[in-house]
Amino acid sequence: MESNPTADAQSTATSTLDTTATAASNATTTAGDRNDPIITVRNLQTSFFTDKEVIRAVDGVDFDIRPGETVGVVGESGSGKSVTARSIMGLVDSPGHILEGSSIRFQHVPTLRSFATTFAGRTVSLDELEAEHDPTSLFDHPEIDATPSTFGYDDREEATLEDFVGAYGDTLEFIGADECVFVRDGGTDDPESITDGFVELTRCTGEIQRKMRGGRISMVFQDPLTSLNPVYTVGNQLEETLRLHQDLSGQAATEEAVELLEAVGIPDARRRVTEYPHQFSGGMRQRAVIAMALACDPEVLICDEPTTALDVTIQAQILDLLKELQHERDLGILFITHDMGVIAEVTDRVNVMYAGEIVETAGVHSLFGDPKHPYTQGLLESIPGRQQGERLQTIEGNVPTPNEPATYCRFAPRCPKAFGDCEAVHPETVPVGDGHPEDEQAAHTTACLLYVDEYTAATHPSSRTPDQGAGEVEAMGGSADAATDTETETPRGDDR
Ligand SMILES: Nc1ncnc2c1ncn2[C@@H]1O[C@H](COP(=O)(O)OP(=O)(O)OP(=O)(O)O)[C@@H](O)[C@H]1O
Ligand code: NI
Repeated sequence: MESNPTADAQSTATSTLDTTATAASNATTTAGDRNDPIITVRNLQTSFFTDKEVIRAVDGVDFDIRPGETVGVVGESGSGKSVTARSIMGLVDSPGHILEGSSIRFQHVPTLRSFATTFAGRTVSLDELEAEHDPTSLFDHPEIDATPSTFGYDDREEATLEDFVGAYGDTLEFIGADECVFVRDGGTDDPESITDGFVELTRCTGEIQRKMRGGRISMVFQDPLTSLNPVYTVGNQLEETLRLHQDLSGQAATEEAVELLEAVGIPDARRRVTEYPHQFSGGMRQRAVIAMALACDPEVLICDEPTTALDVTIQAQILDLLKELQHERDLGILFITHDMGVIAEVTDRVNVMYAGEIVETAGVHSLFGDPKHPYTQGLLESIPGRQQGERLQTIEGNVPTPNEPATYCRFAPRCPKAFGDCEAVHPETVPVGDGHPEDEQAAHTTACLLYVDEYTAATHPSSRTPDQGAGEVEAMGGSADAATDTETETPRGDDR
């Protein structure tokens, strides 16, 4: 692929901004660094309220996305991957709703500064709120069902105002928290001083939602025809996005459209920009969709099975393209697939989803080298070529529809390792393993009673085999080093 001078210039400009923003936020929050998440999902619950039942499609999900990293979400059909993505985009179809108690924060200082100016009426100063309200007292509010563990803490003193206004803004309307832009160290009259805060995506509506969606976060769908209109040329569609989000028009927009097509590796871009989507092959169409998604210069790209409809060679090319674009633009990518092979290829950290819940989270090396949850182990065994000389395993049965609160392990009915309590106890998320050295600080956690001490000791003393499977990552093209370092992990609280 040719390099794209505009894209390079943009990405330099973006990373300079990012560095400034991060340096500034370092001044106030000592914990902040270059690796601060740009998206923080906490206790996300998205349900569909049908006549017959309530489907808890996403049921208490936590994960982060950092700039420049690819976070995978993997699981079988019906596990809640697309609903998770659509929740972040604000595109949940009726009769679906994101429930109170859920929070999706977009943490990006340049966006906060711009929104505090454009959407002053929707901007709240966290400093001012904090001066009047002690966050710990909010646990006592009758309509807030949170405990410290809801936010991942042991002690209520650790909870911050951010935690509450993110998840319970509507309930906290009486303190003015039912808004969507929360800022620190500056306000609507002094946006340049803002150094911290977040946009709460679960409460964005109207114009601000349009500015987020397709402006700061964009999405690539499996079927390119969802994103391309057959009656306009590819160039017209790109130019329209550039006009809306980058304020470009006329010749400047046309030039940028050509450069975007070049950036995604479409040959003869100057001619192709005048063609219609049906004149593009499947692979070229998906490249055009990626160009559309990049036209607004987003911080985060969500890819929902972007290569599933493509043949293997084209799929590999698109995955390479995404990696290259990510590197140039410091994009945070959320990558959704049911294909463990693709996960091994593109992701840094992986969330394994089952029936609305994340059952295991790990760096990609730990996940493949030392999978903990029996569901993850089952998914790995169903990769062709991984189990040499053995018949290809598949997990029998299907993902159940999560239509009642999880008071048990939803995987238990299909789990080869299930024991009595699995039908009676909902497993908490617990830290496991030491993490593979190449996974940097990625924590390894799982929600399975096999790893909860009291059950392990009492019923299954031999089921904990931490090094089982280490080295298998070689088969997936990774390194075979066993996990040797003794990094401590940050335990994550369960959200229930
Ligand atoms: N509009 C809707 N109305 C009712 N239920 C829905 C709706 N959309 C999704 N669901 C339910 O939500 C659950 C999760 O669906 P989702 O599309 O997120 O699965 P997925 O993991 O993306 O699966 P796939 O791999 O097939 O794309 C399923 O049980 C599905 O039936
Ligand atoms: Ni899906």
